[in-house]
Amino acid sequence: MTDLTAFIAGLPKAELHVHHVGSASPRIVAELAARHEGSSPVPADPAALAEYFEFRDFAHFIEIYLSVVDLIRDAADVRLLTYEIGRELSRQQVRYAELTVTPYSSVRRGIPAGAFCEAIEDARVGARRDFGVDLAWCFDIPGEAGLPSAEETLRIALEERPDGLISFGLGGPEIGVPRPQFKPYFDKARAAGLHSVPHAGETTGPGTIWDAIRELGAERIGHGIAAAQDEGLMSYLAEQQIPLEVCPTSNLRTRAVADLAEHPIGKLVAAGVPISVNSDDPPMFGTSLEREYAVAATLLGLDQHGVADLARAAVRHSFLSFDGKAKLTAEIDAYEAAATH
Ligand SMILES: O=c1[nH]cnc2c1ncn2[C@@H]1O[C@H](CO)[C@@H](O)[C@H]1O
Repeated sequence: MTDLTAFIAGLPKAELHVHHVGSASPRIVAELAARHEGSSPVPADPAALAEYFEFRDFAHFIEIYLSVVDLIRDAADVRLLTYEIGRELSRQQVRYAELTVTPYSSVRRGIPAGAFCEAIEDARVGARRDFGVDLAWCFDIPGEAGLPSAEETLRIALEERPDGLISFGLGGPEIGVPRPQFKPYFDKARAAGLHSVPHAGETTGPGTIWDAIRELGAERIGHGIAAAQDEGLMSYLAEQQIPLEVCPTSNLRTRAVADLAEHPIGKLVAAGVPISVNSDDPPMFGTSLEREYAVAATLLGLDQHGVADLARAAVRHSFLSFDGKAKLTAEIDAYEAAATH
């Protein structure tokens, strides 16, 4: 396993499902908490923070997530957070990441949309320059905030249209937040050339995934693990090559699955469903992309070649350009060849 861990650490990777605020490291959380001292329940001390990040269920997770969102008060916070995410991704040999960003949450808390987009763009340029990592944005609707947040997220996406923006998403709770109501917003986002990447089937059943496909035109599904409960859906995902962005430790920590041994990733792969492995909210779940690759390797019984295939799959399922995919795939191939000779 040590060899495999080292192989994973050096493997060039793409990350397709990772949330912006959910990527704030304990160091950045402490820095933000210190900047805005006395007005947040989020502890600055790393041990207390780890305890704060013990989630009773998915609803509790969202509540805690939003308390961390509250730490981000101005454009400088947004820039710092985003730039530091680039640093951490590059440390893990991530070359390309599609970061799910929720502009609505920050704009509602008083950061102007223009300043918010400028801050993430500034960080994107800086992260490429300083760390050699390419970031792209998925702007997601926070489901719990309903249709007004959909309207506002779409408006920001289309009016600001930051250079890194490539896709439109839907996050937050699924229970009580049916997907079809968001159809008009996804229609407009897609008409404007954004890819459709909603979350579905993380905390509810396969019906939500069908809705995401039929109503929202999903090209990839965030999580989508409930597909394992529906043979017809798994066949459809396999035939249509609609990938799932699987985040095993996240599912464990939000208690979407009771035990990693019960995680459906193996069943999905066996049914031919295309998947990528991702980290979701790594510090909040006490994980990293490297660790998720190791978890997937254990669950799927993968060797080095299998793990390199996971990295190639993420590239294939990404929204990188044809050339970008070819370049990163070649880098993975070369790394694998060098490691095995
Ligand atoms: O695993 C997840 N599922 C759904 N939403 C999530 C997850 N992780 C972070 N968020 C974030 O939760 C916020 C509230 O809707 C959104 O910002 C969404 O991006």
